[in-house]
Amino acid sequence: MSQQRPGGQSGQPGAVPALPDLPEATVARLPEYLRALHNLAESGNDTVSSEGLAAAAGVNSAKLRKDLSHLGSYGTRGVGYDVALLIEQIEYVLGLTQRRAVALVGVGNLGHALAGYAGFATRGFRIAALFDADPSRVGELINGLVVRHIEDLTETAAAESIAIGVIATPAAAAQSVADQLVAAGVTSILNFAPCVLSVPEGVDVRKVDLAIELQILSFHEHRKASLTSLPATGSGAGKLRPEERSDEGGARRLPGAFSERSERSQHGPAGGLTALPGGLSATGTEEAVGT
Ligand SMILES: NC(=O)c1ccc[n+]([C@@H]2O[C@H](COP(=O)([O-])OP(=O)(O)OC[C@H]3O[C@@H](n4cnc5c(N)ncnc54)[C@H](O)[C@@H]3O)[C@@H](O)[C@H]2O)c1
Repeated sequence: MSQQRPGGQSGQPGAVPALPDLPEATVARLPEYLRALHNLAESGNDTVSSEGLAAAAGVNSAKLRKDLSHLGSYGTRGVGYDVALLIEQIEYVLGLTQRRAVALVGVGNLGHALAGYAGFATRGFRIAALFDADPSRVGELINGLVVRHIEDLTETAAAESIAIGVIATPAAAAQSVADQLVAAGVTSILNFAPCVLSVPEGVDVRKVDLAIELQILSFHEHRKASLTSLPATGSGAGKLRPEERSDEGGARRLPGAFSERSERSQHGPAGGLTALPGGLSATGTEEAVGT
């Protein structure tokens, strides 16, 4: 059981000690823990159990303990985690001990909303520059920042030490904007445009697409509806009779030409294909997403 203060073992003054190469899923959960920890700190909690923090972050506690063990943080038996120290550790690993400058390109509907959002500042980011290609937008003042022409990107990126570029242009312009950001030395891009960007090695791109999130929820709605519309069997609708179960990976026979497997299906040739309308077939969610 231990919780060490970060960054204490650097050999040379100012050196950044090597960070652990964390699983991507762990990295994605760290900001959730951080948000929950800040809320706990604000409500006066000095310590928190793994169960308490897991509930506040909306994950299961075994996963949380595993994630935090990657940071060398195990809490103290019977006490839990020191909230302030864990905030410090997570902020250190996420590189949030310095405020990073962000450039936003495309100041239309979405860009205006992003430029006016106060939450970035409280979570370690400074919107340092706004760019647009439309001369009628250039010169507009938003939240204390003047919108600049995209042609000024290189010069401003250097002057403001821009670390992250946010793209909120139409998809047709996004690749060219990404190229300009990369040419200006930006190596992290958050892309809101609905398209895939091609970038050189060493440049990280994250994509945000609310429509994709809605489509995933739509799938779950569709699936729930398909389960509840199954014919009732014996004591409860939706339960499988033994003869409906398959030994080959849990395939289940549905009315007509459809068959279905559980979401966490095993992959492989031993059955489990779901027949879809139009002669398509698919296996479980995980496999379909990856292909
Ligand atoms: N990810 C999401 O969940 C989400 C949600 C809404 C919108 N979007 C996407 O965000 C983008 C912006 O949407 P919007 O509604 O704000 O559009 P918008 O048309 O209102 O704004 C786009 C802005 O980009 C500017 N622009 C165009 N080409 C440019 C270039 N080469 N360099 C700099 N600026 C340029 C335009 O002048 C305009 O001001 C679109 O791609 C849209 O599909 C994504």
